[in-house]
Amino acid sequence: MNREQLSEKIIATCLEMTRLGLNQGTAGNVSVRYKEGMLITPTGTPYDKMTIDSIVYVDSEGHYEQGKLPSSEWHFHLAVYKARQDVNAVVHNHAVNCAAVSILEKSIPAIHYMIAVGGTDHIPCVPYATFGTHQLAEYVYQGIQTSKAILLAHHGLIATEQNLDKALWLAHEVEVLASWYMKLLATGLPIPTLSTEEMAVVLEKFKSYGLRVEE
Ligand SMILES: C[C@H](O)[C@@H](O)[C@@H](O)C(=O)COP(=O)(O)O
Ligand SMILES: [Zn+2]
Repeated sequence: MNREQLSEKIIATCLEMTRLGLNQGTAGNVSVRYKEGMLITPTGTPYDKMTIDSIVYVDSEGHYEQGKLPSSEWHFHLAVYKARQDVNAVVHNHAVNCAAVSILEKSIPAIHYMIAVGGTDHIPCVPYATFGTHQLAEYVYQGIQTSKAILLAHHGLIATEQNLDKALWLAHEVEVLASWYMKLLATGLPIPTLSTEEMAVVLEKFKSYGLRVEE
C-alpha cells in the first residue's frame, strides 16, 4: 500500500477501535511501519476529525514532518518496530478491562487457552512510567519481545501484529480476556489456570491455525 492508502487504513482502524468499544475520546493511537520509520496518528486529535493529511511520518531517529505533531507515544511505537522485525502495525488503547487489569499491576494469566494469542502463556504487564517518556518506551521495548500484546501499568494496552487488521483483532481478543479476568477476580475465588504443558500444546497449534485475519 502507498502512503495515502496506509493513512486511510490507520484512520479506519481508529474508527473501528472506537466502534468496538475499545477506546474513548482522544485516548489511544495507531501506527504502521513505513519506509525507514512509521506513519502514526497525530496527538490529541479525535479520530473522526482525522484526515489522511493529519497522519505523521516519523523516521527511525524520531524526526517528524514540520507542521505536524505525532502521537505523544511515538517513542514506544518506534521501540516496538525496533524490538520486533515481524511486526508492522501497533494499536494502543485504554480499553476498560485492559486498563482495569493494568491498574491492578497484574499480567493476565492462562485463564483460557486463547491467552496464546499474544504468542506466550500470559499477557504481561510492564511497569508504570509517565506517558510519552523514554522510560515507558524502554519498558515497552523489553515487554514486547516476549508477547505481541502487553498491558502498560495504570494505562492500557498495546497490541502489535503483521498488519492493522490483525493488530486490532488482537486488541479486541485481549480486551475479552481482560473482561473475563476482571469478572473472575471479582468473585474472590481462587482462579485456576492452564498448566505450562497445556499452554505449550495450544501455542504449537496456533502456529498453523488458519482462521485468523489474513493479509
Ligand atoms: C494523555 C494521552 O492520552 C496518553 O495517555 C496517550 O498514551 C494516549 O493514549 C493518547 O495520546 P496521543 O493523542 O498523544 O496519541
Ligand atoms: Zn495511552
